[in-house]
Amino acid sequence: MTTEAGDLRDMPSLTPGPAELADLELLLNGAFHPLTGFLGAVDAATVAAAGRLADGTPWPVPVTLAIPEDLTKEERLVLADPEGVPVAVLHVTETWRDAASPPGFPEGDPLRTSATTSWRAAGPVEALGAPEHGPFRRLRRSPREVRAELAGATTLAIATRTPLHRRHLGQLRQLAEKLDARLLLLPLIGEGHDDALVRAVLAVRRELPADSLVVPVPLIERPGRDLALAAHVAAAYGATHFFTADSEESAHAAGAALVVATGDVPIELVTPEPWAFDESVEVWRPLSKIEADHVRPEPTDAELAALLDRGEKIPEWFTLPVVAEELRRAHPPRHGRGLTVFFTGLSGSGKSTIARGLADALVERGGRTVTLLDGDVVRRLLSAGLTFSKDDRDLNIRRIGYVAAEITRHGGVAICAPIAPYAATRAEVRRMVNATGDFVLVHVATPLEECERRDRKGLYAKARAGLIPEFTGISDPYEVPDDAELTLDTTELTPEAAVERVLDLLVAGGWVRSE
Ligand SMILES: Nc1ncnc2c1ncn2[C@@H]1O[C@H](COP(=O)(O)OS(=O)(=O)O)[C@@H](OP(=O)(O)O)[C@H]1O
Ligand SMILES: Nc1ncnc2c1ncn2[C@@H]1O[C@H](COP(=O)(O)OP(=O)(O)O)[C@@H](O)[C@H]1O
Repeated sequence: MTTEAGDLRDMPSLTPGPAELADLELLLNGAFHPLTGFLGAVDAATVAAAGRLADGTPWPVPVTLAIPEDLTKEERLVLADPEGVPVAVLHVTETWRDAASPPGFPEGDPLRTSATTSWRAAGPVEALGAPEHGPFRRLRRSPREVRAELAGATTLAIATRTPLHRRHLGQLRQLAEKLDARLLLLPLIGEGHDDALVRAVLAVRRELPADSLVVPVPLIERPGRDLALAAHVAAAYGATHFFTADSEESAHAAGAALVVATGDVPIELVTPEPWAFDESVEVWRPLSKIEADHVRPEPTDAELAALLDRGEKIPEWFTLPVVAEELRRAHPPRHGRGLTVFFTGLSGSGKSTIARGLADALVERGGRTVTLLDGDVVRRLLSAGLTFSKDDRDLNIRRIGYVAAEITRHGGVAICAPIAPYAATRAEVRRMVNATGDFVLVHVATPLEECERRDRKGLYAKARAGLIPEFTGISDPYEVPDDAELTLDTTELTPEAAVERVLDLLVAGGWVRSE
């Protein structure tokens, strides 16, 4: 099954979504051993139902590839990265329709797939040896290389999506010593702030044995089965033991079968004993060695986030200063953090008027760079040529979301004011932006009757007369948000008062300093 360069020219090409590309990398480098390709209908169903492939091999999550319907008859498909560079050839053994969303990837989730299709293609993937780039690429070694370096040593792996704090370091040292194991740290990347996570994990190495290894792994989160999948991947990298979070619940979630069952390489889940900070001697140590009234409670995730939001110091007793610095870089205080304010509502509800007023008010206050992505303006430039079909509206909103996410990444304020009638697409934008900063949804909930009464552009009259097909609110749907941070009905509100309400929210949230 070797594809020559000349063959590629005639093969149809597909750029999978970001989650599928991450899966593809792990299929190609052997981290998803024993899988060698994307799953077919039967395997996907038995995995979802019973955590096993059809032949009984334990495997925790369906790894599938969405394809557009027009590619369902192909025997081979080139899988390309977002720049169009061929990464692999899929030798199609089956195309099938997925009735249900794979677990952890609800409908509308952009990480699930970029394609709006339920068609799937299954079959083995063949690497094309594409040029490799990306931050920390030198650390992203294949399981084979890492196993060679570990040379059969007892190895304790920890997979993490968040930086390791002093408690984890104590627990890891204790367990590694007890097991006489090397340490393998697997920062799980692929969901924003990756570089900060990898730096934070590299930074704690000096507190751990010198031969500890760090290998970033692009493993997309699968809620509910994340731990099980990470344990399988750790086993592929040569780990013999897997550090689970110190709660029985998570050990339980991975399933008892994991103690031995990752194909031919067994891996044992180990749960560390609880540690805490002993105030009397100012050290982290096993909880069992501390008198109850000397235990200092550690900050919860919510408390940590609140400290970062306010730009306050993360206590040094809790985490290493280098780790705190990475957390601060990834989550600057809110008044300096990138933000997207996304207005949604019917035509004529007041989105543009309020968005413009907000942009002006922020510019007058100073201290923030502001970009206004107004619906009409976007339609004339960024989305010129698009219609008002569902697909084109979705594409329009995705484009706006892409630009807003970039503005947010760079610490600016993006103000968007499209109709954005579909909840799933709004959720997609929220997710895109949240990977780089904050997102606030404002529903301008002026009722249709009032919008129609205003009919500033005469469009409602035309729509009623049947001259404009698919007009939102008249002959096309508007899905009312249930996740808006603010809802404004402008029927009885002046534009100035509406802007004030949004500003109040931004000040209360800490994104804008009060005057
Ligand atoms: N069929 C149909 N449905 C809704 N709106 C229509 C339509 N045709 C033209 N217009 C004008 O286009 C503006 C909405 O564009 P958006 O990009 O905001 O719409 S969407 O988010 O892509 O659904 C909207 O502008 P706003 O009034 O600013 O919302 C309308 O003026
Ligand atoms: N509180 C308010 N906020 C925004 N617009 C208002 C308000 N009260 C009345 N209006 C009027 O409603 C119309 C809204 O138009 P526009 O801002 O273009 O809406 P959209 O962008 O949602 O289509 C404007 O003529 C505006 O002056």
